[in-house]
Amino acid sequence: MDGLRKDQSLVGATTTHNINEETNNITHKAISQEEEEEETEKEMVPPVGNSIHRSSSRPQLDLSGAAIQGNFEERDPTILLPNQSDDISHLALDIGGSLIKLVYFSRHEDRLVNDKRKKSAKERFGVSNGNMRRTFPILGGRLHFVKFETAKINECLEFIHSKQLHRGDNDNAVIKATGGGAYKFADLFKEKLGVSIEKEDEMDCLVAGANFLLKAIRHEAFTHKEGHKEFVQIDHNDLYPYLLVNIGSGVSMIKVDGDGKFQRVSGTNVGGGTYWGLGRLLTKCKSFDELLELSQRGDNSSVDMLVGDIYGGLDYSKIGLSASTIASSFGKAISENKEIEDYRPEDISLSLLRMISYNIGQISYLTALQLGIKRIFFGGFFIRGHAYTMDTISFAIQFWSKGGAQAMFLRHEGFLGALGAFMSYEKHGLDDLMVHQLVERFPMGAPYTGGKIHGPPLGDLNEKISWMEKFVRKGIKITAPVPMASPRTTGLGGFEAPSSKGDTLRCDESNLNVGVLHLVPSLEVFPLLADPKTYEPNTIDLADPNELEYWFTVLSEHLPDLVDKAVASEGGTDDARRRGNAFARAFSAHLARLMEEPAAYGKLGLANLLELREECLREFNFFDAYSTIKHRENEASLAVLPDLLMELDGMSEETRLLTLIEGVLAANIFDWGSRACVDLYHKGTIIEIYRMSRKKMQRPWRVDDFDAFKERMGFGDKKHQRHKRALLFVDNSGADVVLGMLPLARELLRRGTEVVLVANSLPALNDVTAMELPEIVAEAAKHCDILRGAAEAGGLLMDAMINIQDSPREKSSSTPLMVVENGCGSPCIDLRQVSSELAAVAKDADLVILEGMGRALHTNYNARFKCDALKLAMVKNQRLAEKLIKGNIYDCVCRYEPAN
Ligand SMILES: Nc1ncnc2c1ncn2[C@@H]1O[C@H](COP(=O)(O)OP(=O)(O)O)[C@@H](O)[C@H]1O
Ligand SMILES: CC(C)(COP(=O)(O)O)[C@@H](O)C(=O)NCCC(=O)O
Ligand SMILES: [Mn+2]
Repeated sequence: MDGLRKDQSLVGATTTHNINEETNNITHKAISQEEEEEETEKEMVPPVGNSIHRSSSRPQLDLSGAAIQGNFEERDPTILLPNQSDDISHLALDIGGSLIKLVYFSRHEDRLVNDKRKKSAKERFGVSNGNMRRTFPILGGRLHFVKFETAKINECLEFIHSKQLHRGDNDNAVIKATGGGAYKFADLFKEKLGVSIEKEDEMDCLVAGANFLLKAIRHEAFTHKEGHKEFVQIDHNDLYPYLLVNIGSGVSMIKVDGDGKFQRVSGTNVGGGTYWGLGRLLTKCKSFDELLELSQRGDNSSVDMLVGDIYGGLDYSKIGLSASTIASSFGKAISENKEIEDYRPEDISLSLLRMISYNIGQISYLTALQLGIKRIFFGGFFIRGHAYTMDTISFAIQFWSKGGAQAMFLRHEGFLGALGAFMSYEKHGLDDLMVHQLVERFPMGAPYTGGKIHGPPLGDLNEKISWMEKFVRKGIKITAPVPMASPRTTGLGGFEAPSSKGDTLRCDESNLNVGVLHLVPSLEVFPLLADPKTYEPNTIDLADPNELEYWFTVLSEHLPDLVDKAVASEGGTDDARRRGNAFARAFSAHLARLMEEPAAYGKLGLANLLELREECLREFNFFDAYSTIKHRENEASLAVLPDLLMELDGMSEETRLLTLIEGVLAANIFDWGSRACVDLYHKGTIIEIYRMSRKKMQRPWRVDDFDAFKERMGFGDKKHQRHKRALLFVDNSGADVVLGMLPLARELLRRGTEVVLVANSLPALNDVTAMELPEIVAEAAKHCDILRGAAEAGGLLMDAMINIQDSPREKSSSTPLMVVENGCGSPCIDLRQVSSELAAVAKDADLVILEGMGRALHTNYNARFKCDALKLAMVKNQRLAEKLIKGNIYDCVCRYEPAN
């Protein structure tokens, strides 16, 4: 290969003389054993442990970011006035006949990290930090959803009191409330909490809540047919009119024509209260969930009079009724001399559920028909995410409308009114938030309070852990309500009895269907996406059960090792061990839940699973499980970087470009998220593995567009302008970034292309973070004039420069090298939700380089950009290699897609 003597070079095989003896001898195995003693090493990792970061992987990137302010200013100037934060209250209620729904807001604590990198980048790009007070109204924070039984209003009052939700920002707050209880219990609130209730119209609230959810939450609405759940992409421009059917205690049907434009067109007194009330009387059930669970084991044909009962077992096919169609709900009870005790409660519950669901479905259909509406959204807690209920309603709509109308359900089904009441606070800016500024999380804190209807979030970590411990002692499986197998339809206007009898509905002790809604106004859509509307980050859709099972197993098997790393990263103390165990159980519970119902948290892709794992770690206060490993690998790699650079500089430009790309691919092998790679690390030193990996870099790679890229870089017949600015989405710490991406960045800089290193905002596996990068760059710059000049020009060396004495400092006129955070805390990246900082630098970029499996394969492999794009990764998983590139583990991808 063009005089590159692989066998004698670092790039090749054996040069060791310059490698720091010590680093060379450290095997990864040794690292893990030494982790616990690595206190001094740890101190060198930038300080990162602030409280915000511990709880949300879409961090509050910069609440006061001027770019965002600009946008918001155009839409609603009042949001930005800092003084207005005073009259924001944090709680809204919907007090219904059966349940009290709470929606409350918690603001993030301030971010204390003094991030110099960010400041300089902001100055550069005019994303000025500004001196705005950080606490402007509602922007930046979380929305929580909690419910209580209305009969237990005292528990609700206690909850509000314990969280001081009634105080808001000042002491004489009013609380917005809707539902009948807003009238009924106003005095009680005054007496117990000293607050006034401001009543909001219930219909107004339902509509406002539904409109907000349909516009702002990506995976809110779904269809549910024959056990199959499918999320519906709502086109905001084609949302109205729709029929909103809210099935609470009673049922309201509202024709919605726009924001605040609606009419209550119908309703029925036979609703959720009827099912629960009659059901309780007839079955002696103690809770709604018990009643619902009974229904799953029921056979309604012992209670209902079926067509077959009347027609001697025959279908009445002339009018399209099968023998199993219900002719008369509870009709069998008339003809026999049986008493209530003679019927199975299970059968009664199912009969009742079907009666009421069909009836509501039918009235909804008739109403929609009368108004010429095709879409019907169902809300209210009667539905309770219960598969059979939804299937029954869907069937009724489908059957009566002959497929002309469609039933859709909402994940936040019961919270429409409460959300609407919350929206009615003025000037909080919530209604201005857009899809990409909301991130839903499923924390482990919300869930398990033991059989009660509500799940007040367990805010306290200790509480959470001890709950986990208790739970495990009890040996109960941690799951939320799980739909039973789909009922079979007869095709002739009725259902058979539910087919799966053994499968019971788990009580909703977990509240897992609805997460916490993080409001992150500083998130933006990556401006270089060719078509954000059709963009789908996930390459692998886990709707395929085989795929889900495979990744479930991979992640489960990786868990013990991850816990060890996490515990070690926190000093291996007893407390860390406890937290580690709790984390493992919590994450396993999420996985188990998702195995049973993959769409429980919205549409599920592999990226979501990987992010959930990081999120879950943070929830148990493991902020950076791989910190020691990252640090070690950075050090080892920085030690050999000068040699590598020297070798590269000895090559022709053309050879160098290839060598650089090979270098990136080879160094991507350092990935602690891949089982295969971790096994490999036990067999050699960092440098040995790096060399081995380099040696394997034979072209053609499995996906190899290198020639096209090379041509674009000026090594062809056509003349091309150099790129103005390149965004390099970097992946792992250590060799990956130091020996792979940094040399590539240097090459671009040398050619006069500005380089922005785009790195994670929060740690994920061994990925390098934006906070860690400046120090790494500074270290590398000590031995390289190009990097030094560029880093200086990019404002990265402001502090680090003080330590560099060997060369005189002159005002640098170099092409700048910068670092920005991407807004994520996951190994993957969803380009619909990136930091405002990244969005700002992207505007002048004409080259995007995505590196690593997470960013370039699991996500974004199929993403199209407005500018040139290069996707580089080594595939470190056999199954993915087979599926995605019809290749093998350790194959490489170099995918180049020019702007079109
Ligand atoms: N845990 C529960 N306790 C009581 N009712 C429940 C529960 N879960 C679901 N439901 C159903 O939800 C209905 C109440 O729905 P909801 O939307 O809260 O209406 P409302 O505002 O009238 O209370 C109940 O009548 C019952 O059918
Ligand atoms: C988590 C990862 C996406 C990180 O890869 P990277 O982006 O660092 O290349 C990758 O390690 C992965 O897909 N792991 C799957 C589990 C396994 O193969 O063991
Ligand atoms: Mn990675």
